[in-house]
Amino acid sequence: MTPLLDVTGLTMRFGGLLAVDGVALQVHEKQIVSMIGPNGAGKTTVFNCLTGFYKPSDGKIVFRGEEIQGLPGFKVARKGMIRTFQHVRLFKEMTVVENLLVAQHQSMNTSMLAGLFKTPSYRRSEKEAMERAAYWLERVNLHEFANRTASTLAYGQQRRLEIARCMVTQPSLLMLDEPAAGLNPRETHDLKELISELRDNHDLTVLLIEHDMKLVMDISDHIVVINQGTPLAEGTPEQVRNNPAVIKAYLGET
Ligand SMILES: Nc1ncnc2c1ncn2[C@@H]1O[C@H](COP(=O)(O)OP(=O)(O)OP(=O)(O)O)[C@@H](O)[C@H]1O
Repeated sequence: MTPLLDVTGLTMRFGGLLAVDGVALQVHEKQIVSMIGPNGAGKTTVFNCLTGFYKPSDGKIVFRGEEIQGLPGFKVARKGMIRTFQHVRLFKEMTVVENLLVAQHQSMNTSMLAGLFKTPSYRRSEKEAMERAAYWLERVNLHEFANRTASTLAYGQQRRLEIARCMVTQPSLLMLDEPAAGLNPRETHDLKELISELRDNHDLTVLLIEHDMKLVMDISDHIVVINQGTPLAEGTPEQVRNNPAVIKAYLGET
């Protein structure tokens, strides 16, 4: 089966620093794949290359059968690859529901004139955007906070809002950069349930960077380990957990 995302030879240099060196990665539809590795291994740099925030120095990124390396971020997002960031990035002064509407406006194809004259197609898009926002607020259990300013939400709720903000754009690949960072055990458990539900009930494919090894081992179908920018190992959670090189480079540290 052709993978949804197929990355080969991904390389990123910052001046003299080779941050990512020949990383390969395959993500199949409806899989949850995790990328792990010690601090500074190059995980976020891989995300930045995949999502168009960085132009990779070398390598091929094929998403849904199409080469996308070097495309700008907004074009990658429109193709259905959506990410969150290591640190929460919401429009903090907007309400919860406004955050979800803005995300959809950014990906809508309606023109400014259509908005100005409120054409029927524009009104239909607006209605659908509102319905999608309500639907995802319910799914991430934030419906009662719809009109609250985003900054007043608890940290775990802000994390869930970020995921809802991705989901309203109807992605096929959701990329989460350390989604459990700063969460308490209860919130981490809820996050795990949410990610599983997105895959099981919404046909979503997930690529995850995460340091919480319990979460990674519990949730992943496949794990890719990178160390100092280079691929170290990959396999099922069981295979990775028992790989001596991984234990030495990473798990041994925790
Ligand atoms: N924009 C940049 N300019 C220069 N160096 C960078 C840049 N971004 C990342 N790096 C360097 O690339 C290397 C990999 O960093 P990266 O953030 O990708 O690692 P990581 O595996 O995500 O780490 P962590 O788990 O700590 O988030 C590090 O040495 C980092 O300092």
